[in-house]
Amino acid sequence: MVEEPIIRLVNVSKNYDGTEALKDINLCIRKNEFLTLLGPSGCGKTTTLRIIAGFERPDSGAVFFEGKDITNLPPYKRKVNTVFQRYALFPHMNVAENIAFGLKIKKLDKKTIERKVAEVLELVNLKGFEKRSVDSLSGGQQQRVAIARALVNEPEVLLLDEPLGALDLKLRKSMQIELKRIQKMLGITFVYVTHDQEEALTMSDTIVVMKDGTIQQIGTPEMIYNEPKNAFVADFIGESNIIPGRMLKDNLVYFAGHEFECVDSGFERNEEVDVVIRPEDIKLVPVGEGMLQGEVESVTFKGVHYEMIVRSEGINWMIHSTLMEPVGSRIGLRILPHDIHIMKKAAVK
Ligand SMILES: Nc1ncnc2c1ncn2[C@@H]1O[C@H](COP(=O)(O)OP(=O)(O)OP(=O)(O)O)[C@@H](O)[C@H]1O
Repeated sequence: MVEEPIIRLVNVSKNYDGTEALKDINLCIRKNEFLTLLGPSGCGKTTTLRIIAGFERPDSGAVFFEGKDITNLPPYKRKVNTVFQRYALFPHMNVAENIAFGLKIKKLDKKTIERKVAEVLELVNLKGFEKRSVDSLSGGQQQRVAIARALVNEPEVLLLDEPLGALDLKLRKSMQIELKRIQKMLGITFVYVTHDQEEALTMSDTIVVMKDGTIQQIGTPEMIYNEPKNAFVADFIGESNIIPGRMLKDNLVYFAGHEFECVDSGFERNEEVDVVIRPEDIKLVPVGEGMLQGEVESVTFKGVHYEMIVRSEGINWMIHSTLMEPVGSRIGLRILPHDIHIMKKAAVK
């Protein structure tokens, strides 16, 4: 038997004064998974999270928690907790008081509260910080307190809305690893919102790519990266070369003035398609050995690789390589069949 998802959104739509923030969303979230809502600003990520939390009601559709319809249940009755980008800690309380706040409202006894606060502080690596004022903490430490404050309520689902957005890159990276560790250790379901594709790829079991209030693709990081469903996903999840093309027949596609073997099939003959090729999949070879040839227009050092723009057949190709060819040199480009990804043209809306 397939396990009942912990959260299920069924045909959820939401309008704000004529803006369709969500259009008929269907989504299942499994128990204990780390699921990330990923997409550009305004695509509906936060709205989805707020509907799960109960801060917003959908205009149509329903929200289920372990099979029960909770669409009309107020937030405080839901077994979910939210961590926001702005930590919203109480500035006049110390760390322990901030974390204990929810437990005091629930009227737990003092000893139990102390024990639980100490446990979650240890979990977020802030053991001994009980008496510190929150103003004296760094951004990263404050965010840990906010996470501890949510975790102490032992929610079944933790909702996180760009929780690392305000942190610098280095701290962000270490907090990503830490959050993942906490999630695995506690076995809580995390629903995480970000517009940062690298963050989504690093942390998630499942990524939901959104655009304009719709879900474009749901899958594991590997699936989303290696088999993007359309040109939008391919481009959003990693910079890609997206070129208009035409399927001549199964396993043969025409683009950039040439025919290329590919591994895709099932398209109409002469169907117009988008051809997606990742920058790291274009190999630089001597002129004459490649299927295409062109001239290097720019070179940027990126740390682990060079990013080059090569002009060929009227197209600017982005190429990532550990080899560098200087600006102005003529080179060949080789693209292997399995590195050519054919996408159906996105329906024009
Ligand atoms: N309270 C509101 N009133 C009016 N419009 C809103 C409201 N909340 C969201 N919207 C609109 O709904 C759409 C989706 O917004 P949402 O905040 O869910 O996007 P998002 O993907 O989380 O974006 P971001 O990454 O910028 O936070 C946007 O067009 C936004 O302007």
